[in-house]
Amino acid sequence: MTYSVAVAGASGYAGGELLRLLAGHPEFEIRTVTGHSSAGRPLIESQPHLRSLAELTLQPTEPEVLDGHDIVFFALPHGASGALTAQLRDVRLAVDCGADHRLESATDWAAFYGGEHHEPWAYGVPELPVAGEGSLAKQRDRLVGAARIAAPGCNASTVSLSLAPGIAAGVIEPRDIVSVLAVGPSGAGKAAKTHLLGAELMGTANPYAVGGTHRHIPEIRQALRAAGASEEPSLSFTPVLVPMSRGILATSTARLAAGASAGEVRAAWEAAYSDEPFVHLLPEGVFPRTADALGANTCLMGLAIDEAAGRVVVVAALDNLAKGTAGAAIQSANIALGIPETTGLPMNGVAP
Ligand SMILES: NC(=O)C1=CN([C@@H]2O[C@H](COP(=O)(O)OP(=O)(O)OC[C@H]3O[C@@H](n4cnc5c(N)ncnc54)[C@H](OP(=O)(O)O)[C@@H]3O)[C@@H](O)[C@H]2O)C=CC1
Ligand SMILES: CC(=O)N[C@@H](CCC(=O)OP(=O)(O)O)C(=O)O
Repeated sequence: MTYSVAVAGASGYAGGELLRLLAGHPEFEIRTVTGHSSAGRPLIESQPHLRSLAELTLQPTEPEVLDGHDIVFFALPHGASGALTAQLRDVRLAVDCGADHRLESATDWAAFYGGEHHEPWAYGVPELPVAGEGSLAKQRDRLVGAARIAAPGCNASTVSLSLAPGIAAGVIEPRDIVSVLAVGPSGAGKAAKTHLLGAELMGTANPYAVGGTHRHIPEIRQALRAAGASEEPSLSFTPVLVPMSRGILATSTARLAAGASAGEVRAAWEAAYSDEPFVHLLPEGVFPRTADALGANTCLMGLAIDEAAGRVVVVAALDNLAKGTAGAAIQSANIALGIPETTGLPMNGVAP
């Protein structure tokens, strides 16, 4: 079967990555692309790397342009998709790469984003363990048949995937988690480029959102709660911009739960991910580099136990635009529609 697809925000980074992946998907046909300031212009002007889509022209991002497609992917700034998605009448599946439909808590939304809180949609990280639905239930189960999906924040999915297996198995404590991330500037979108010109980015590392202010903190807490945290999760989260265009390397440490053995810890992550096509626990002593996941819908992680500190250390790498956004969106859409989950999604990175 062929599904007709529209991509809203096709001139941006996330939109471009959606199109790159969708162009190779055998069951999806890209019919419509939309932009905002670039509406009316050829797509190829904003996405010169997408040669196979050179004939497409960006339409305005309006409900009447998007309605009538089987699937609409949204890659718009926060706050822009919520009002728009509410006006869709005839769309089988909508997938939002922005934050508008991620958070269940209106209080968290008000504290970290502000503006109108929209209804939460099925969260698009299929591999996350979820509590209360049988042993090793996954978020995937909630995506089957879904009509509305919220793709994750890229930093949030990296950290949530890093820690959820240990929370679900009760081998790490949900309090006093510390995560420090090296992140590439494409995560901030094309619109942020004026702040990220070479002089400010090349040859230097820039911390931002320091001190518990980053918008992905409530999203991670929500995922860890869903994984069955025995108490309210608490997390110190610090991202650092580094000069690589794409990629996230997240180092997360959590206290070892009382009585948990090294074998039980590793077994928790192995049990969670051994059958997953896109999330891999690397062999003992091996830790990922961002390049290993570049361009792939893949999250790689390495795990160690720091006995002296009494902490489990997880180092995870993914490509913010692929597994962090567009790949997760397409993977979740495959699940929702009953298409084999790996269809159209690259598994291998392009390192070095
Ligand atoms: N970049 C990343 O790694 C990730 C991004 N996301 C999310 O994906 C979404 C898109 O991000 P990204 O691609 O990086 O951002 P970009 O700035 O690269 O692209 C934004 C897109 O939205 C369009 N746009 C801008 N303003 C409006 C508006 N007021 N109404 C409708 N459309 C508008 C732009 O059109 P035009 O260019 O024509 O003006 C462009 O197509 C965001 O919600 C972001 O948080 C999620 C996870 C990771
Ligand atoms: C470098 C950079 O700024 N990265 C962004 C990642 C944005 C993202 O994952 O998407 P959402 O904005 O949709 O949550 C950040 O840290 O906020």
